[in-house]
Amino acid sequence: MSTVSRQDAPLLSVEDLVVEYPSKKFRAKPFRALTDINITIGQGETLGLVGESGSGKTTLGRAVLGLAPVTRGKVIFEGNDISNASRRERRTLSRDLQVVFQDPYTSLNPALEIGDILAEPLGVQGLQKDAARKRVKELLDQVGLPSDAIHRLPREFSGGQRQRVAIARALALSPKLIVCDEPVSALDLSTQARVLDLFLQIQRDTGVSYLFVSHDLDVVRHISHRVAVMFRGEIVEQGLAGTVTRDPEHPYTQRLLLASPVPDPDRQEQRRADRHRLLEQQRQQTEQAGAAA
Ligand SMILES: Nc1ncnc2c1ncn2[C@@H]1O[C@H](COP(=O)(O)OP(=O)(O)OP(=O)(O)O)[C@@H](O)[C@H]1O
Repeated sequence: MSTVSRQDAPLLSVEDLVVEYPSKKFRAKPFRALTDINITIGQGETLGLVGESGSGKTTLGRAVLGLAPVTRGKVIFEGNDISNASRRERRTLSRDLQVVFQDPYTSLNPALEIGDILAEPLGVQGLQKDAARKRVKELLDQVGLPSDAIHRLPREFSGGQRQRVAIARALALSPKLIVCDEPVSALDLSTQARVLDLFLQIQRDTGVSYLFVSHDLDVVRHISHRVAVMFRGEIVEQGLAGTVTRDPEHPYTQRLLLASPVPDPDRQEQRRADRHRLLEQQRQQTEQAGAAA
């Protein structure tokens, strides 16, 4: 892990990143999943990453986490190039760099009680039992789950509640950056709005940064400060969330804006309107709660 000396460096900076996966066929050329990626994320900032399936969003998140092979380029975190970090260095980095996956049904160990799931990262980092128990209670409170969740199993919870557990686990060691890989895609519309609101609340409270991967422009617009649009392994457009998602410059982003998984345009419009309404309601409720507190 080499140190890069730069003043006012962002929390994360990905520079000219290329990721190639080895081909499974003998002597075939490797598959290039990412080409010359450049992104930055500041402290307390959310960069939304949008693009269709297969455009490389997950690979970029995985490269930041050290889970995808870096063929060329750099992943710089707090001034250190971590693209070739050793296993030991990765363990230390895992305090600051965490992940929330898409599927709340497979990302939690079904055999462990919620208290043990949350205590696991604390134990790995050497926290004593009593301190860990106290922290687990804090985490449950932070994500809006009751303290008696400690002794319950994941199957006793809904998808949204499980995603709250996954978020609590990611928060356990007070990370500086969380890679969120489609964390609301598996949830129904109203649960999506509540979980997105939780991400925003946590960011306001802790100053954590997010790399937020989603194929849904509405979601990304709501959660992100800036947005990067991926197409076939490249970033084709990057800018402020409102600008990129409402008035995109690149033809691919314009197509993405028009595209929808719902074939009927009336239903699509209705769905957008529903989601905006729900997100707006959620935002107002949080603001009122904040003002009352
Ligand atoms: N481990 C791997 N080995 C080989 N190819 C891979 C591997 N992981 C991903 N790919 C390929 O890299 C490309 C980018 O995949 P990636 O999962 O990053 O895209 P994505 O935008 O996240 O898509 P999705 O939204 O469907 O998850 C795809 O063509 C995929 O098949």
